[in-house]
Amino acid sequence: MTDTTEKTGWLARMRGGLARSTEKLGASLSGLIGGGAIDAETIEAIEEALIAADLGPAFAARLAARLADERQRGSITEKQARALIAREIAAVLAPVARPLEITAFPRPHTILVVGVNGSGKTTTIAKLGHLFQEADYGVMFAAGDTFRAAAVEQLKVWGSRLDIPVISAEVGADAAGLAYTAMEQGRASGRDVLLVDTAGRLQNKGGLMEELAKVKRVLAKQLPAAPHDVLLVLDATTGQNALEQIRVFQEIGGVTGLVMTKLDGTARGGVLVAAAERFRLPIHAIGVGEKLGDLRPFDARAFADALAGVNE
Ligand SMILES: Nc1nc2c(ncn2[C@@H]2O[C@H](COP(=O)(O)OP(=O)(O)OP(=O)(O)O)[C@@H](O)[C@H]2O)c(=O)[nH]1
Repeated sequence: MTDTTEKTGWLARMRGGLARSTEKLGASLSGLIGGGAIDAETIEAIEEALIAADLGPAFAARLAARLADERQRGSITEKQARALIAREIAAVLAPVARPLEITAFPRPHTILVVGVNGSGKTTTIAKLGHLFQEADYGVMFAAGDTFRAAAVEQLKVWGSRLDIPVISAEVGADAAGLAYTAMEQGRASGRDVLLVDTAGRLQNKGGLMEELAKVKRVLAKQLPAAPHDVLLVLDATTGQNALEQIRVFQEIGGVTGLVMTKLDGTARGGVLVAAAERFRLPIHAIGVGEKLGDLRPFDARAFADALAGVNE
């Protein structure tokens, strides 16, 4: 498959996933057809549509002001309005769109992966492992969600499919002990990347905070800069809830970057705009499917165009 075909494929999947978010936006924007007729009421409707699509009240208010400005200067067509919305979205997202890079020396570059159960952590670890392997890095996984046998098993299955070693322990074992062993083995075998899965039990916030802090401490004991990244995996279908998850995981886990999964589903991807405005954390990648190749670097412009319905 050529690069272009591949890009068209994932763009189509992302657009499909964002369709629901844009339906309302599209309907309001259609009110602009004919140009020049845009009135204060239409602008207000657009502002509401942006809020309903999870882009956040601050962004929506700013955009409404920009549209009002444009209107003062002359007529605006629907196409121009969409382009303006896409430009504004891209302006918010471009500064946070940053690929995850393997830079650590000494190795292994250690990535702690956090997030609530079911957000797509394990699948994202597998996808990242695959991506790094393709770039010729030696990868190792640590099955740090030691509470759930199914989570450990799932990571092992991915590991054997990808031929990536998985360090695991029996159910109920100390996650920090496991992280220590994984780091030890990662260093001894000269791995470039160590991806550490973690538990996602937010219902026991205090316990989880303690566990993550301990995991970080033991990693740093052997490699002071580790973990180099603390990646929060968010499920796009949770919409606004993602903002609360970022806040909580920042508090308990010191998040350094985000991955948003399930943008191919009933996505409410607009929340990434609100997240970028509020937290300014790097957005490293997005998940657009369940397969290994379905993790994409976050492309602010393509995402903004899809959300605003440009080039449909
Ligand atoms: N459609 C779609 N499904 C995804 C994506 N990422 C993950 N999934 C699916 O979401 C479900 C949950 O993913 P997991 O990777 O098991 O999530 P987790 O956070 O590790 O969850 P636990 O193992 O329960 O802690 C699985 O069925 C995945 O196949 C994505 O980008 N798109």
